[in-house]
Amino acid sequence: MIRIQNLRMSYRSGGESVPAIQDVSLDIEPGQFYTLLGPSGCGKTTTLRCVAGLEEPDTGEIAVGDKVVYSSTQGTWVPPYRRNIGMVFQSYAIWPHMSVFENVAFPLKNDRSRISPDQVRKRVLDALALVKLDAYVDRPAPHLSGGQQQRLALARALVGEPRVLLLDEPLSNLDAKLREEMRVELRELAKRLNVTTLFVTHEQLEALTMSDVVAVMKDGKIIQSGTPAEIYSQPRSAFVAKFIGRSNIIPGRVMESSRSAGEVLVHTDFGRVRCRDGGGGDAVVLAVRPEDVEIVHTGEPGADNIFEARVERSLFFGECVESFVRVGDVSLQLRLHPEEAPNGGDVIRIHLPQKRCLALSADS
Ligand SMILES: Nc1ncnc2c1ncn2[C@@H]1O[C@H](COP(=O)(O)OP(=O)(O)OP(=O)(O)O)[C@@H](O)[C@H]1O
Repeated sequence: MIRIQNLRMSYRSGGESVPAIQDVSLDIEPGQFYTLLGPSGCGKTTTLRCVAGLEEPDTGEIAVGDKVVYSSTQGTWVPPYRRNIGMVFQSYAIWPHMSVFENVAFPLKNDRSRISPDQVRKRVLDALALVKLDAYVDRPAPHLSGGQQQRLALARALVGEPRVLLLDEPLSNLDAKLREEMRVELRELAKRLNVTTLFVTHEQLEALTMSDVVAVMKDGKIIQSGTPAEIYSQPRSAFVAKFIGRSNIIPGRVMESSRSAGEVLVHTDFGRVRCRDGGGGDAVVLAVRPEDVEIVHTGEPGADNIFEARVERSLFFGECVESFVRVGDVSLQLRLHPEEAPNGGDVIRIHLPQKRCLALSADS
């Protein structure tokens, strides 16, 4: 439904060329909720704006549905209003001098296809009902709460029945509780309407909970894409392992490898660890999530991925405890059930389960 091929774009700034996206390609299936996730400045918004037609790329191709809307080789450029796209920005960008009804009706009244006033009214009321704002039709738009204004922006984006919805950090101005509610609402709405959605965020939790597919961007490139579960459990680089959730990242060197079995034995500063082979060379980093490190009461330290550790401190979070331990000179973080939590100063044994330890390329 959205296909981007080899897209590149640089901005001109103070006489210099600033590369914003470098060779981005992606395919979004009809009805899919697809998220671009990455740190500030990695090129998410630029990619989205290129799809909307608000920026003109340097090279590449973009198709929405079966229509090519931009192609550098064919010289194709379809203006934004002909792309049949709805867009919601971080700053809702509602019009403060208009009522709720007028805000949503605006795109239809400016539509060149000339819809009758009765049809405009019906479509506006339908769009407001979708986002549960039909009780506020005549209210001045600024007299809505933050969450309601965000839903109003969504109704305005949906009223033209777009093929594609583009969402640029639409939840980031909401408070934490409302953001959590809107995450669920937004995904459910997109799924109910079966609208193809391209969502941009730097919040890993939003990406994991809302998306069918997550594409992680870094320095203007997509470095990994997959389902939320794939991205979380099979990161292909230390960057993804750290950016999505948290990971202990420990430098090491491969001593033995049985790559056909997908296993490697990694030498680290605190001993040898059997790991899953994550596709690194000889110099690797071992990535293990805090919730995957176990406390054990049997087993010999040094064998079978078991090590002796000294607890430095434990922090209570209610539903869990985070403990910071030292194994030799290496610090590790553990996430434990409160009943399991050790005290600062305790000497414990930890187990790094082989299937949860990934040996990744050190240069990523
Ligand atoms: N108008 C502009 N002029 C010059 N450089 C720009 C302009 N807009 C963006 N950039 C640069 O392009 C790169 C990509 O920016 P972009 O806004 O796409 O990133 P982003 O991932 O959406 O970041 P954020 O999460 O902070 O919004 C950055 O280096 C940014 O500084």
